Amino acid sequence: MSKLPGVVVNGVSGRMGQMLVKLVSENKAMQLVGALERSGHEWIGQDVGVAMGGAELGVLVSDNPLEVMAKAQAVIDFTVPAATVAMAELAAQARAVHVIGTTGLSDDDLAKIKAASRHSVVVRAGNMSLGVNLLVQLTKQVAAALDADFDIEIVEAHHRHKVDAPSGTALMLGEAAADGRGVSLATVKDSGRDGITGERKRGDIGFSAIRGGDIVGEHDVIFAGEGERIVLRHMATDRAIFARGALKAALWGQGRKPGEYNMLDVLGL
Ligand SMILES: NC(=O)C1=CN([C@@H]2O[C@H](COP(=O)(O)OP(=O)(O)OC[C@H]3O[C@@H](n4cnc5c(N)ncnc54)[C@H](OP(=O)(O)O)[C@@H]3O)[C@@H](O)[C@H]2O)C=CC1
Ligand SMILES: O=C(O)C1=N[C@H](C(=O)O)C[C@H](O)C1
Repeated sequence: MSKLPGVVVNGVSGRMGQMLVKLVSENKAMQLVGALERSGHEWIGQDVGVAMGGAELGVLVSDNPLEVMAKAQAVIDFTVPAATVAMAELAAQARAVHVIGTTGLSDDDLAKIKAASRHSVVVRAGNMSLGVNLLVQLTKQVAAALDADFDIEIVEAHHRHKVDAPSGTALMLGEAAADGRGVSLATVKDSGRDGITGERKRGDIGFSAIRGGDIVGEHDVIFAGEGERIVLRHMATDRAIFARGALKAALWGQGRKPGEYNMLDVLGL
């Protein structure tokens, strides 16, 4: 009988971390072999299932990634940029698939992750849900079909604890829209309007962010023309959609050639 892939979850006490521990431990195609948190966290040394308020899962929360990664075929990482960059190196050393959901990564962070992906499979996406990845493709298609008479605006809403803006998903959608138009997002991105901004520049792609309450994640891509408006919308109501995508990516990456992949690759979209 072949051994199931061993999966480590990084940042287990987080909103996504807890959802991931639950789904990995319930999944018959993989086994939970490690639970990581930052040094000094009150969960360190406790059984992760008990720390989450449920039954024992037989895995202790650790702050020693080097030791834990020795048992891993995959690590699922929805944490913070510094932790994800540090994990990229360790996953590369362990030749483990690194599934990255963390957003707010800088260009420098992305360069380090790219370097690590010379030795390991990295699957990274600002949103791992099937619905959003489908929306990415639709956005590209609509943007390619319309010219700049249609202004593209991306509006996103998230819970009050979110620390980065625009969201990773909004940026994915912006990239897709820019791609559809045959331009680079960096040259047309307009985020953070405030004060006397002047008129909207033709061809720009605008971003707006709402933060409040417990909103899981909502994204609208608006194509606003003269006399008509097209709105593509995704609404997440359950974080399980992101976690399910991450588990799929962890399995999909097994035995694949080292390199950087995204959820369009995993989902075959
Ligand atoms: N790609 C996608 O589909 C999705 C991406 N996300 C992204 O995932 C990330 C996490 O989101 P969310 O779960 O809501 O955030 P949380 O703040 O709830 O969780 C982050 C966790 O990471 C922990 N952490 C911090 N430093 C380290 C470290 N050095 N080692 C291990 N763990 C560490 C935090 O611990 P502590 O709080 O104690 O510091 C916390 O438990 C965000 O960037 C978010 O945008 C979220 C949902 C979907
Ligand atoms: O922080 C979150 O919660 C989410 N982050 C991701 C993002 O930045 O787009 C994905 C999802 O929208 C939830």
